[in-house]
Amino acid sequence: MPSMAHSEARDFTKTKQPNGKIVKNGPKDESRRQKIAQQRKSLPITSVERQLVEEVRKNDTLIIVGETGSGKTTQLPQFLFNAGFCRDGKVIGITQPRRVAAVTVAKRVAEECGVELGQKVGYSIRFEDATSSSTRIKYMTDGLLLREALLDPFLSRYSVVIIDEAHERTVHTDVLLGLLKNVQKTRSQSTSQMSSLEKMKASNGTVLEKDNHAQSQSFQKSYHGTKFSPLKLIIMSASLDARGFSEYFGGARAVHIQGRPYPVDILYTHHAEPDYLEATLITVFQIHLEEGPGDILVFLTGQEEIESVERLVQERVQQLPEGSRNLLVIPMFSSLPSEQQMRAFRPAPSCSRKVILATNIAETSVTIPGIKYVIDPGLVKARSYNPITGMESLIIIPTSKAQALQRSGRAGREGPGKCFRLYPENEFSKLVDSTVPEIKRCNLSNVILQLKALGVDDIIGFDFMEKPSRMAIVKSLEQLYLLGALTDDYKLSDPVGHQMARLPLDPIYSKALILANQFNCLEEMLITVAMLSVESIFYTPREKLEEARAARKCFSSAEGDHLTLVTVYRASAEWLEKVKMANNKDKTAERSLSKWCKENFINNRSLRHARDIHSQIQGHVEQMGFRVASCGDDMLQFRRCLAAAFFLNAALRQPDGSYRALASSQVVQIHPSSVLFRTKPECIIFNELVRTNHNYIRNITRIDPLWLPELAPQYYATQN
Ligand SMILES: Nc1ncnc2c1ncn2[C@@H]1O[C@H](COP(=O)(O)OP(=O)(O)OP(=O)(O)O)[C@@H](O)[C@H]1O
Repeated sequence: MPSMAHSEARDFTKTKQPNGKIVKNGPKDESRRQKIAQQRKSLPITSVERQLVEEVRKNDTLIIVGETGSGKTTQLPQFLFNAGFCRDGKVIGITQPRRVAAVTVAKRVAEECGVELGQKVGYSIRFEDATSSSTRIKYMTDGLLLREALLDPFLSRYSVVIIDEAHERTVHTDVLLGLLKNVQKTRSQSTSQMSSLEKMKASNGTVLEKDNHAQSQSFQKSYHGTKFSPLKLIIMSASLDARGFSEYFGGARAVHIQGRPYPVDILYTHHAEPDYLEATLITVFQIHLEEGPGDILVFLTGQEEIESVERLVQERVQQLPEGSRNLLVIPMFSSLPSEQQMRAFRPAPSCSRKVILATNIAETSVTIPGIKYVIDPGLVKARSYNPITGMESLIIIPTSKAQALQRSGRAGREGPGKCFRLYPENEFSKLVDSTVPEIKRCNLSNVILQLKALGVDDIIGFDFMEKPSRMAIVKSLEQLYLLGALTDDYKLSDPVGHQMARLPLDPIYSKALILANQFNCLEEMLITVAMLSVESIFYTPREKLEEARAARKCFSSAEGDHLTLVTVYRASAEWLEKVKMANNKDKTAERSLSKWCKENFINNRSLRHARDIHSQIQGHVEQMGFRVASCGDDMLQFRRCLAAAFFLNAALRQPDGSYRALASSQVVQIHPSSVLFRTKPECIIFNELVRTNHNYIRNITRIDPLWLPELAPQYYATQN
């Protein structure tokens, strides 16, 4: 064993083991099908199947709380299917806050049912649909169900909607809860009114009274002639404030499922860790060298952190004796392409241990086969919004108790597990119970745009489970109005508001694309929006700082970061084209592009993700009838378009070299990673505010201050 792990090994204290029955695995030589059947039989939820189905029959809204791994997500939809809830071609829809959960759970359930994915069981996430007309159990992201509601406001295909992991309170979940409450009411009314109309029709023969006839016709029209059955709504999680949800749904019934499949030991450090990344590394190696077989799942806060820990683990593995180097590192974060995220779900090669470095995308719902150990440093990157300044930023904060519970629940699903919390036990009790709902800490312009598109005009009166502050709503309405998405009476404008609602982007980026179409620089803006949608295009290893800086200079534009990003994208595309011309093989070209990225200190994963996003948005704008034209060498035109789009994020240099953001009067500084860090032009627009010890702005372009009143008179003619 190397001295490093010995001298720096951490001591952990152990808490009481959670109660729960221990279930033994079936015989090893059983086939996978039999093993799965055995596993399902032993899940805590299986013993209460009949009662659960009865509860759903009796209650239109039901809240289900059950331990992580007890079988809620995978089993309940199958129980309901078997009980006949999909008769007449109806669908059971289950929402997940994250794509990776929707995909992997659907795969598992299809396997359990012995059907091909996309037939009886399928999933649908943005830009990826694995369903067919025979799909009856459909997993999807909460955002996707919201988009479906735009086309089918009564969600008429669904007999049951299950909101899973409701404790996460994503902004989409909160909007869905409000909408579903309305849909439920309308569908119940339609059923009772239609049936009374039918009764009347039966007693009067075919002749209806005039008024009733008109009423019937209006129903037929607004409900597309469909007679609805009531919509069953189920809210589910392992860590839920059942009372809050029950109150919101008028005293809805809540049921608790007891027991978890396997115990998980929770271990804490004796003292607070001054450097959680170093503590993480030490714990990874401590487990690898001292604990029995089983894979490790580590929770980190973001892509950059994951990639730096990935490099450090790989370096330190090389310092281990040869027989102990069997540690495979796998990153997992949302901007990785799906097929790379799926690497985490494949078994490690025999005699190896895998260590998965994940953000909170692996925190809920997923079962990652092989995971026995969880390392939880207790931190998460969260959105924060200041309604006074109108600025949104990302900050790293301690997790809530609910999140800590979910993280530990990723172990103990296939056998007993251990969770190493990298903080002392008394810190746990200081954590908040659950995370503040996202809707209370984000810019609401996207939500409002979606609600307006769904026909909800009175946003302040909308029945949110927890209302965002009035100030946040007003600020976002004002922002949408200034972007031209709303009319003077706050209705969705035509065509701009409707076009913006169709694009799956932040409203400010959607507007940038619409403007770029008019400024003849849609090609450049598409690249910019795609590149701004991913984290860290440039990659700067600590040991090669100077080389990385020199490489970046080759792409740098004196006008700013947006043009720099366009140059990088185009250079990579040209390189790819050249290799394809010479070789004509896609695989070789891809490999060659990774080499090009490495030589130029570009993050290959981020660039690939940006290329995907680019082609997806291009599809959308072309469908909207836009022509993807380039402004050629006329970059002035492009910068003017940036100013017209991002006028709300303009800032003026102050005598001391800091900047004053014009919309919020906040003092901000240019981030050292910006190409304008040293030149500090007089007037700029920016895209991102990062709060650390300073208010840093990133992704910046130099503009002429006179453009602001010219290009955004609705704001600057009266304001500044
Ligand atoms: N892909 C998989 N591979 C192996 N076992 C799996 C897989 N998916 C689920 N399981 C098994 O099924 C059990 C139930 O999983 P399920 O996701 O339904 O639980 P849950 O109650 O919804 O948990 P959570 O609250 O964490 O989402 C797991 O504990 C695990 O034993």
